[in-house]
Amino acid sequence: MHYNRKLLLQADERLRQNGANTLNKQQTTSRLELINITKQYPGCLANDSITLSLQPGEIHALLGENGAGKSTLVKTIYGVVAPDKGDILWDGKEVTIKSPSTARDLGIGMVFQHFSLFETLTVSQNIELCLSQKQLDAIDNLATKICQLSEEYGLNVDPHKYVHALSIGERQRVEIMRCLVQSVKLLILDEPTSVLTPQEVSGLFEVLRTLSKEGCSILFISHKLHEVTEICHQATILRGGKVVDTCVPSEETPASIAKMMVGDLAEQETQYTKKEGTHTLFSANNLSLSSKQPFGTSLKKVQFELKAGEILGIAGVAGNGQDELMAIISGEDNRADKSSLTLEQMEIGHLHAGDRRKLGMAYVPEERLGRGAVPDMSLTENTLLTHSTGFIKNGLVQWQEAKEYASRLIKKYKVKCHGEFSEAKSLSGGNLQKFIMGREIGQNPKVLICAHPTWGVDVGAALAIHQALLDLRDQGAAILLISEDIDELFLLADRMSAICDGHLSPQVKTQDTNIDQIGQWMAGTFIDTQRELTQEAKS
Ligand SMILES: Nc1ncnc2c1ncn2[C@@H]1O[C@H](COP(=O)(O)OP(=O)(O)OP(=O)(O)O)[C@@H](O)[C@H]1O
Repeated sequence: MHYNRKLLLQADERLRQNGANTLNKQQTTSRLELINITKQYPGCLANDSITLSLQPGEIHALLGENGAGKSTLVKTIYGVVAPDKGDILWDGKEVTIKSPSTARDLGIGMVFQHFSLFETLTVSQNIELCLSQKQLDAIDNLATKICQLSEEYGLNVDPHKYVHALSIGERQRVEIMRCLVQSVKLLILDEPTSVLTPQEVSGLFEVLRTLSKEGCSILFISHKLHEVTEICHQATILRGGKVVDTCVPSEETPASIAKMMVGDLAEQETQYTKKEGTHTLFSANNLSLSSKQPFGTSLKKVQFELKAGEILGIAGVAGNGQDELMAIISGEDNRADKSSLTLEQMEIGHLHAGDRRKLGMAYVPEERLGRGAVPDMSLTENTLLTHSTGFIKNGLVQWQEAKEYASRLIKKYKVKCHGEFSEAKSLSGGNLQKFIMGREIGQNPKVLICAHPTWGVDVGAALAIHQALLDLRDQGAAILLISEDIDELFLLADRMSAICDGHLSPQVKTQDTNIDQIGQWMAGTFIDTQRELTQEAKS
């Protein structure tokens, strides 16, 4: 198992008993004060005179739709972005935060939306890299310290594992650990829960509450508003780079906060009709394959069918074989037996990703920068990369068509950017996700495989992506959603299953199951039953 389930459930219970998110405000000096912070990018005023203060021990949410300026603001606090104007006061004194190392010296830690870990180093080596000599001297043995903190906070981080072998969820826990090791006074979290399971989120909240009680301030960016109402003492809402509202989240509802952020869109109905698929379009047949990664998860006899006109959801704790399954289905890894995957009864296990795309498959990988899009390429060029047939004629690239396609996506999904020629890396995380989802859905694939379809996407845009997925399903496509967001899976999927240690559970109609059962399957309770059935069949 990749997390200590029992510990996290206990933490969850303690959390419930702890009750309301109230802050004991006895301090007078703010931990952090931002006064009129302004940041202009070419053609975009990302932060427009933002004023905000944060007390010791306060958990403060920074909210706003995609592109509102949240990441820019927190990067300013962490010394990654230099503001054009404005003052920063730290414990009442004016400071200039020139770099992340200045920020860390002050006691500011940050967990980014896009992680900043070196893949070829171990967890412990990565953490060591961001510690000053003074901090290192104070620690006897870093690996032991990581294990202690891991146990204490229920994070389950193994100091000896290589980062390239970790799933996104595990990498995020390493980032949090990196801050914990540094004993921070302000912890900034840019969408910390988007890839965690409910149990892991409870564990994380327990960590945050403990840190808050110890006087650590927390600045928390999230699009999951029920979490904000649950844990945050204060919230600041940004729109178009400006502060448009502030509130005490416990006195609000997710709907009322969403309204402050995006207007009436957020009040749309979020119950979707479940459908039953017709004929099998895609299947995985007894698919077993060892992982290419030294610490990866091998797939064990994975069996499922994906029908035309249905969405199949696969839930699971990060690191249980999701990456391996995605790679094998997409063709990024084509070591599988020819017959272990079929598309419209054609054997495709041996085909490369490009060939599978030509047959009508599309993918949205978990990692948007690097896998889903090339950071230094424009949106138009990124469109060209996965559009395998449309934009090449007589051996020539049809740039005008590619540009128009990119432009249509920008409009349809309200992608905030400076146009079709913006580099992928200049987009905010949620905007890039909207673009990638749109690019793949827009190809009208027969089979769409996607991981975390709305990771980092704001409420309004998530509704648009949901609708686009449902429309694609209703046109007869087969969709596989692999996600750690159980709520979203229950909302969208017509059938559900779970993956644990490379085993895939049975698939059931969503109406015939519930979060408890899927939670148990995520913990692997179905594996023994499957083994017994196989034994019975053999004897
Ligand atoms: N390096 C850059 N160059 C040009 N524009 C940029 C750059 N970085 C950010 N922007 C623009 O600044 C605006 C604010 O982006 P920011 O990443 O702060 O938004 P955000 O609120 O964090 O969004 P999300 O919720 O999607 O992460 C966006 O319109 C974005 O395209």
